[in-house]
Amino acid sequence: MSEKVLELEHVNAYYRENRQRKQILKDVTFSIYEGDIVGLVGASGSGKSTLCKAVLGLLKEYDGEIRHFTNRPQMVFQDPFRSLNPRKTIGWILEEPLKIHTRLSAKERKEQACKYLEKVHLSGEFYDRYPRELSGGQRQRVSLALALISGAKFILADEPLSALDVTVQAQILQLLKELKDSEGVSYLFVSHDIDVVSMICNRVLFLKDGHITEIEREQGKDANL
Ligand SMILES: Nc1ncnc2c1ncn2[C@@H]1O[C@H](COP(=O)(O)OP(=O)(O)OP(=O)(O)O)[C@@H](O)[C@H]1O
Repeated sequence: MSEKVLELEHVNAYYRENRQRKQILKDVTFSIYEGDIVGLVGASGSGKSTLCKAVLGLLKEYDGEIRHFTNRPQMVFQDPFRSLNPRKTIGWILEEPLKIHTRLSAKERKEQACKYLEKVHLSGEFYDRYPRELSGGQRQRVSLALALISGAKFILADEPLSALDVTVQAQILQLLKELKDSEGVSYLFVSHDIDVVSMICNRVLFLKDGHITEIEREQGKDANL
């Protein structure tokens, strides 16, 4: 049996608007296990971002239990250009968590950064480049390398493919699957596109009117992944 990485139990979440309390999530209960790729699907405004904020501990008003069993999750965003510091090189960006959390020397940090670039199939030549010098798909690869080098075992991917064209989408989907196998990461994969979700996710959560319903899928069935 796989280890649990995240558990939500009876989570209700609210926003305040004109002094009124508006409930967005209603009695949301689910778990994510090691090696899971869980899709989170719902119409615009159904509460997907609110659920992500809850998981990341960014919601002010909620009740219920949210338990993490690994390091804090890392986010991969729709537009990684906004999450990668435009003034820093890719090497600097990848080494930052190592500067904060480890005592590695500059040489060792560089080796690690290059190792993680390799894991996402980018060559060492990207080390000295700036985010603006990368394509959307390459930036998404750097975001994944950054999540991994930060020690994430659970990645929250919020519409990670929607800014990419179809060919690049397929490559990033393949990479997500590969990293799940090689690095043992799990994902909560947020999307409004059920086709994309059905290509990669082994479980799908549907969010409607604040409630979650879940279906189990046979993993990678539609995509031969
Ligand atoms: N800070 C806030 N204050 C008040 N209401 C909010 C706030 N943030 C979101 N909402 C409302 O909560 C509901 C859920 O929003 P949320 O952003 O979670 O939806 P979503 O499913 O992520 O939508 P989308 O797919 O369009 O990004 C919406 O009705 C939205 O207007």
